[in-house]
Amino acid sequence: MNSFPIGTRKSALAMAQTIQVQSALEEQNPTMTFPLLGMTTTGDNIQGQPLSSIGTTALFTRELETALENKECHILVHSLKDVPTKIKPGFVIGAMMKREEPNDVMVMRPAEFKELKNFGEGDVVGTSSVRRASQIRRLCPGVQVKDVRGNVNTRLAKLDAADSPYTCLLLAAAGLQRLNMDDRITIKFPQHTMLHAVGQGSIAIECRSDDEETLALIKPLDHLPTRLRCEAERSVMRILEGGCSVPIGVWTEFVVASSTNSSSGLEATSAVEASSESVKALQLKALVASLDGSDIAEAEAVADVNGSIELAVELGKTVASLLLERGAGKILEKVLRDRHTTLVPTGTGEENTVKGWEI
Ligand SMILES: NCc1[nH]cc(CCC(=O)O)c1CC(=O)O
Repeated sequence: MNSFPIGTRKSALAMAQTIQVQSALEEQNPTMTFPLLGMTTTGDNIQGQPLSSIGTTALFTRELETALENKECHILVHSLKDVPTKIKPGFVIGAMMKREEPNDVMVMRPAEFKELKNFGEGDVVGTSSVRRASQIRRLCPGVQVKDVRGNVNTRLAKLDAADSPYTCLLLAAAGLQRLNMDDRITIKFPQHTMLHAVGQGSIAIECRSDDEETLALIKPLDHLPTRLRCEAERSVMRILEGGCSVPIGVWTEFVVASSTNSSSGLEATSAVEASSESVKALQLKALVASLDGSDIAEAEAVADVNGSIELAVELGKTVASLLLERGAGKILEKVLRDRHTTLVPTGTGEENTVKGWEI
């Protein structure tokens, strides 16, 4: 296996992520070559259409998995947040790469800076994510939320256009960073003010579950602290979604028990910097939001996961149960019902009036 093809989508973001994986593999395996196999997916072909009519999660992965199954390539590179929590039988996430900043950010036109606290009536926030929409409505009461579609580059062009209807966009920091567009980040939402998507900021490497050779090859790219955080996050989602993607925001970090007088008795430490002794417990916060942002269920828990993926998954289940106790089930029922009733056949010209949603 000297030539080892890597499957990916062709968008600028997907390519940037794939090249990152390719470079890491080349460095570790100097005698091998890693050609890229770029593919177009259903998700890429329906950018103008309401996501509400299709459901979201497998949109960007289905065609790629067919190529993996047929051994046209041996791994697929995805944004972890776009990978369904239930992976097709026969496939596995062989590595979750060290997570970059998982935060969401606000992007404004460079000449029109405005502080977050001044956002409200008259401002139009561009996002198609229910998770982001509901949280920004809570943070900045009075703002109007408007759908915006397409790749990161397309969205920025829509914001910058002379006749732009948007005051700002909400995007993932990691996507902009990978595209070398950090300079477009106007405001980074501080921890806890905007809970991010499950898995946001990590790159996933998917392979065939029986492909031992590939599993061994990509194992060094798996980052345990990232894996633990993201497995816990994906576990909350898996319990709540029942097969459909749901608007859920999360925040995870490693915490150490502290003898000092911090109010919670817990002190945050960076997962990346934490030494093995101090990585004692994983904290997970999550929320489930209604489509209009008026209804929100929130929960959090801490567990001593001790490097165990099973315990991280258990933590996710605990938080999911708490969310359900606090009304998440009702909110989700309504989200799914609304999604069903907003299903409009494409080509009716009504696409833009439909509240589609993404992650
Ligand atoms: N929905 C598309 C998508 N998938 C992954 C990212 C960002 C990169 C990441 O989260 O790892 C984005 C863009 C965005 O949400 O701003």
